[in-house]
Amino acid sequence: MYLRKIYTLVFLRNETQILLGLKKRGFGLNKWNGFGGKVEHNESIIDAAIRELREECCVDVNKSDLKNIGHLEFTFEGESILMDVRVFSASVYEGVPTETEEMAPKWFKYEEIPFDDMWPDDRIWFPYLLKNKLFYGIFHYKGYDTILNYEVKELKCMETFYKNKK
Ligand SMILES: Nc1nc2c([nH]c(=O)n2[C@H]2C[C@H](O)[C@@H](COP(=O)(O)OP(=O)(O)OP(=O)(O)O)O2)c(=O)[nH]1
Repeated sequence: MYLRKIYTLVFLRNETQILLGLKKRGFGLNKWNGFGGKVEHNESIIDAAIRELREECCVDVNKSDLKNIGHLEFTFEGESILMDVRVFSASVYEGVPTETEEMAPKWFKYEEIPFDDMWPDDRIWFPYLLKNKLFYGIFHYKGYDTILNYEVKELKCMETFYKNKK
C-alpha cells in the first residue's frame, strides 16, 4: 500500500501561450513546470492551488476561475509514497507573473513548450491539456528520469472520475 500525498499543479493559459516556471529549488529543480505544491493539513485542494500560485509567481486567481483538468499519480521504484497531483488551468487571474525564490515564470507559445527540460511524463499527457481534454495519468518511475510503465487516458468528467475513485 502506498502513502498518498496530494499536490496541486496550476497552468495559466491564454489563446496562444502557457505560463511555466523554472523551478529554482527542491523537487524538480531546473525543470519548467506549472505552479503548485503540497496540500497542507486543514487546507482544501483548491485553496492550496490558489496559495501556491500566489507564493510561487505572485498571481491571484479566484476559485471559480480554476478548472480541474486532470489527475496524475506518480510512484517511484522502492518508495512507498504515491504523489497524487491535481492539475488545474486558469485563464482569468490578477497580477503580473513575477519571479520568486522558488520559480522564474515565462510564457511559452504552445508550439514551443520546452519538453526536454520538463518532467519526462509531461510530453505524454500535455497533448490532452493542449487539446482541452480532461485526462488521467499514472506513471511509475525508476529514479526521476526513467518511466518504467504508465497509463494515460481521456476523462469525460472530473467529478465522475473522483466519485468512482472513492
Ligand atoms: N508537470 C509535472 N509536475 C509534477 C510532476 N511530479 C510532481 O511532483 N509535479 C509537481 C506537483 C507539484 O506542483 C510540484 C512538487 O511540489 P513541491 O515539492 O514543489 O511542493 P512544495 O512547493 O509544497 O514543496 P516545498 O519545496 O515548499 O517543500 O511538482 C511531474 O512529473 N510532472
